[in-house]
Amino acid sequence: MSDTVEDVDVPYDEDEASQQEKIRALEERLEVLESQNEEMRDKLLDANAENNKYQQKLERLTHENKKLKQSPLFVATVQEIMDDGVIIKQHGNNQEALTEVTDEMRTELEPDARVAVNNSLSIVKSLSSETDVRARVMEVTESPDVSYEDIGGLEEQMQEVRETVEMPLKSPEMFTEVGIDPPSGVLLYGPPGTGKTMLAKAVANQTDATFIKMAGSELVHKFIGEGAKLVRDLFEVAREHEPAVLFIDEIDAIAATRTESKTSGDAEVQRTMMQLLSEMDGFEDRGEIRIIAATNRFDMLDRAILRPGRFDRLIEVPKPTEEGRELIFQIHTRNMNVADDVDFAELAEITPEASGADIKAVCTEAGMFAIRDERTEIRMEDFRSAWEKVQAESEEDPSVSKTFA
Ligand SMILES: Nc1ncnc2c1ncn2[C@@H]1O[C@H](COP(=O)(O)OP(=O)(O)OP(=O)(O)O)[C@@H](O)[C@H]1O
Repeated sequence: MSDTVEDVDVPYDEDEASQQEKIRALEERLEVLESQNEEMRDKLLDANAENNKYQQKLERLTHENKKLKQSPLFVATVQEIMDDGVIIKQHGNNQEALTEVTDEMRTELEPDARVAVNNSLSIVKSLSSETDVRARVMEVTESPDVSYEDIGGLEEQMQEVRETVEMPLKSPEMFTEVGIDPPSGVLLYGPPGTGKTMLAKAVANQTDATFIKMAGSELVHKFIGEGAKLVRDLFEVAREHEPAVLFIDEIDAIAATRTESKTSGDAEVQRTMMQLLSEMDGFEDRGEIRIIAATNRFDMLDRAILRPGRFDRLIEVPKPTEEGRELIFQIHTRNMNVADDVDFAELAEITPEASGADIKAVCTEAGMFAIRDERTEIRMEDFRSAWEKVQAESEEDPSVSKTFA
């Protein structure tokens, strides 16, 4: 059908009638469209209102979530999911509790799931699988790239570590023939940044052992209630990776002298330490696993961990002597483009308080001074300025001070 007015065969009045009809039809159509438009506008308004509501809810939840995450969290296991809440069992004290849970969280949970709860036992988040937790707190290196040649000025300590850790791994038969047990655990103590971790890594490298590192502070401060379990996991991982060197850094965090206070934090630390001691005591046939611990706070240690059969070999790792510092300067500049005027003996003389870590920082800073000056060769003046800078920085921020605490 054609709607055009040029249709000359159609009589005039008929033409007018059809025009009228068309207008009516269009008017009707317009009316329908208008009411549809109205309807859509209403729907849009409703949707906007709904959107606003969700936005507000989201903001509220985000805020709550942030608040919940700020306070320390405890670990618990889901026992049962019920209509009116979730029954959880707290790790550590084994107490059960019925707690409420949001609908969103409920869908994520199932019996046996591990969750983090806050002080009022509300579930804050579900924790990923154990392997993730392990991965976060344990550093497992098949073959660490530190060798004895990278360590300066610790000949005596190196010798002791070799006897107590390397020998039992490399020639266990020697100890059997002589008729003595190798030391159970070795404790390295001394100021920060003096090479304790390096020693442990180097011995693992030398014996082709896996290096497994865990920091004591991570054990007790990350997830309250998990410490003892993580210690069990740590020994399990070591057994899986034999031969292994198990390095527990900052052991003072789990083995500090007992205090009188009975806060849940203290109880947690105690449980973690007891687990460590029982792992060590029950570790008669230690196989090819050697345990090295390190601390900057020897004075704070609970003497229980130093008894025979536990950490019964103590090795002090002090700040380097002048001779040691010279060696450490040489080690850290091995791959640097050093000018002829650089005198390592003099550098060792002017850096009396420096630890190995400080010396490494000085070398890197000296390189930066040369770059800033658009030179590729590092001069004595760069090292001097770098030492001043490193010293000033540790005065500004005592937390980076390498002085023995
Ligand atoms: N004796 C040393 N010889 C060579 N480099 C050293 C020495 N001591 C420390 N360093 C440098 O400092 C860095 C930090 O040392 P390391 O981590 O072994 O110290 P640490 O005693 O374990 O410290 P912390 O107690 O803070 O854990 C090393 O990576 C290395 O570059």
